[in-house]
Amino acid sequence: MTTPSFIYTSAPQRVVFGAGSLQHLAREIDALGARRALVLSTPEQRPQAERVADMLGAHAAGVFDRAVMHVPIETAREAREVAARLGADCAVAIGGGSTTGLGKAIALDSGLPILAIPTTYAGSEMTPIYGITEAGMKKTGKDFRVLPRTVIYDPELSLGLPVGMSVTSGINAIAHAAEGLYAVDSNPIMDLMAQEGIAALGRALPAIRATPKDPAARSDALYGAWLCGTVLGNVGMALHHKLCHTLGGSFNLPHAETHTIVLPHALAYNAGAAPEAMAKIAKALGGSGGAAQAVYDLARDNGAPVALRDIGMKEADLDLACEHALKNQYPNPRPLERAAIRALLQNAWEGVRP
Ligand SMILES: NC(=O)C1=CN([C@@H]2O[C@H](COP(=O)(O)OP(=O)(O)OC[C@H]3O[C@@H](n4cnc5c(N)ncnc54)[C@H](OP(=O)(O)O)[C@@H]3O)[C@@H](O)[C@H]2O)C=CC1
Ligand SMILES: O=C(O)/C=C\C(=O)CC(=O)O
Repeated sequence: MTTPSFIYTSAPQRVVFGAGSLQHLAREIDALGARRALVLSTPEQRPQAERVADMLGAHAAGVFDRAVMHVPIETAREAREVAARLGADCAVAIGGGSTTGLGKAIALDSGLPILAIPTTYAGSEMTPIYGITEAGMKKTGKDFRVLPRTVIYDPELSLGLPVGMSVTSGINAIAHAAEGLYAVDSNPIMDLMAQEGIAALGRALPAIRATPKDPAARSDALYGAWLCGTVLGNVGMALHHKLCHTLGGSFNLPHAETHTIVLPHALAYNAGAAPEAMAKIAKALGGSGGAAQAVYDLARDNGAPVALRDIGMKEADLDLACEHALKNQYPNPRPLERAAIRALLQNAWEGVRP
């Protein structure tokens, strides 16, 4: 096989990985040249945020604990005001994609450097993509000001992530890598990361389900999330991400669960048009069958939802979801075909194995 032509851009970002690596927080804040960090979290994860603030001592400007999913503009404005009032010169986001997203909204406006400490596998910490919701509409964009400058991956912090959330969040990460493998702007480095990321999560999720506090499995999962998030940050996504964005944004479905349910069907849709990518996904998951089936089985066998009807989607809304998905053209291995996409949504709603 000859190496194809490609463009690879490496982002200026520092990753500190390993059990117990939170202990390096003060060193990492110092390395950013920052003196006063505003710590961000959801209300429920405030105790974790307070622990972080305690570790920073005089270098903590305060805790803002109002992160919620999809970053409402009102919350972003409030957080920006608090950061300015407290004289913060960096933000530390501890939590999942919702908290990282809030940090990004602050950085977009102020240029404040973000240090992210992810506790789910969503992967936002590795991307320059931001999302902000205003008047019920989520807008996403790309700006390198929002890319966290430092990421501390400490698997000990994810030991308490509930098993159900761990499985769906892990498959959310796999979705980034899977679509990366057939991206129009893919490159060999991202291909390697994608395959390794899928394999790590494919091993880790059943192990976490068996033993939720297994440190090796938690470490494997976070390693996979890092790799898959990097792929999301570097190459363009396709039909699967577009469908999930539509379903999450317009029908208020939960993010990770939606990814988990839709991915097997999006892969089945693209299977004939991207056979090499499918073979890599299936191989990374250790299966001898197809990629779509391997992802579906990973979800089902580990207790994740497999039907949109089970997470609040109404059958009557499938036509509208299909219209949204077809609104703008975007690169996808197989052309966007109305009847086939409508059938994909029906299958995902019913939860049939592709
Ligand atoms: N811009 C980008 O590149 C990306 C953005 N995203 C965005 O991120 C959001 C989804 O991120 P995701 O991580 O799935 O969702 P959340 O950040 O909302 O977290 C999901 C769940 O995990 C729980 N949780 C997180 N950390 C812990 C922990 N340490 N212990 C126990 N529970 C925990 C949260 O609980 P609690 O609410 O109690 O804190 C929450 O219920 C979406 O808005 C999505 O659009 C996702 C991927 C990439
Ligand atoms: O919607 C955003 O905040 C930006 C990207 C994603 O959520 C990626 C994804 O669908 O996982």
